[in-house]
Amino acid sequence: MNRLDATFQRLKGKGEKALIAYIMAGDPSLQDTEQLVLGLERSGADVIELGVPFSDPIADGPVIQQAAERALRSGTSLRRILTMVAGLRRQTQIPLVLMTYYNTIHAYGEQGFCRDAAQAGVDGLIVPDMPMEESGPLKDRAEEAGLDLIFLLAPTSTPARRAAVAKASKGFIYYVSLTGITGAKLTDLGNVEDNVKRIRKVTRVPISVGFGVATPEDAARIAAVADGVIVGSAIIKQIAAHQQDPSLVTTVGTFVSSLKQAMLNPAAVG
Ligand SMILES: O=P(O)(O)OC[C@@H](O)[C@@H](O)c1c[nH]c2ccccc12
Repeated sequence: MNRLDATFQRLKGKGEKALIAYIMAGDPSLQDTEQLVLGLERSGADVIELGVPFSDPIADGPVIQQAAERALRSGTSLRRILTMVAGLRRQTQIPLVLMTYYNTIHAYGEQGFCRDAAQAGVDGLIVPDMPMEESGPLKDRAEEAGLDLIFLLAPTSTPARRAAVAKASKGFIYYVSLTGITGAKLTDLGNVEDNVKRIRKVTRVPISVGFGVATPEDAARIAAVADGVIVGSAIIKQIAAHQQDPSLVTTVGTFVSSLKQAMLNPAAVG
């Protein structure tokens, strides 16, 4: 069984939800990313989503855009990220999902990219700017290589789209909690709950929710309705604030364990 399926299954057996931490690879450097991934795992993250920095992102808010700028300035490239992942795989079995815009994959070559990513130890891919309708060739290459292609659904997705994504998505489904950019504020929790229920009716694939989850309280609330909770901007803000500190990893870890603790024990955060 692959690492993503195994993780969601193991957590389900314990009645727990997955905490999925999004960080930008190479922010502030790839050596830091390697240590951050290990630190995030020690602090309770169950899955790591690694952003591949890109100069023209579509859904990224300012916090993530600045992280991408720092990563590009430190000389981060897709090849170097894959080398770092291969190094991580000698130290951890935590599921790793690459979040990358399609251009980057295209420039590398779909087939070579899927092969190299899988060989390095990547488990899944999220390609936010690739419409499902156009994903056929990449999906085939990903499947051949053993990579899960994870698709997104949004509050505006139609029932037909929900059904199609539910069928196509592997590993988990990424439900975007709001229409807007990353780092926006989570407001309509009732709507998130309704939509997660609708998706659940048409699939057995785990459903993870991201966009706007910033506090332990948010994480606990989302954990009550979804299988996975994705947190990006709030973690990256901590990285930005402490990028020069020798205590970077422990500081970020403290924040991430507060998220996980709230998910495990929602009563404690009210
Ligand atoms: O930053 P937030 O609001 O915590 O949301 C997660 C999000 O950043 C991450 O999953 C992500 C980064 N870039 C994206 C582009 C599209 C969809 C999702 C993403």
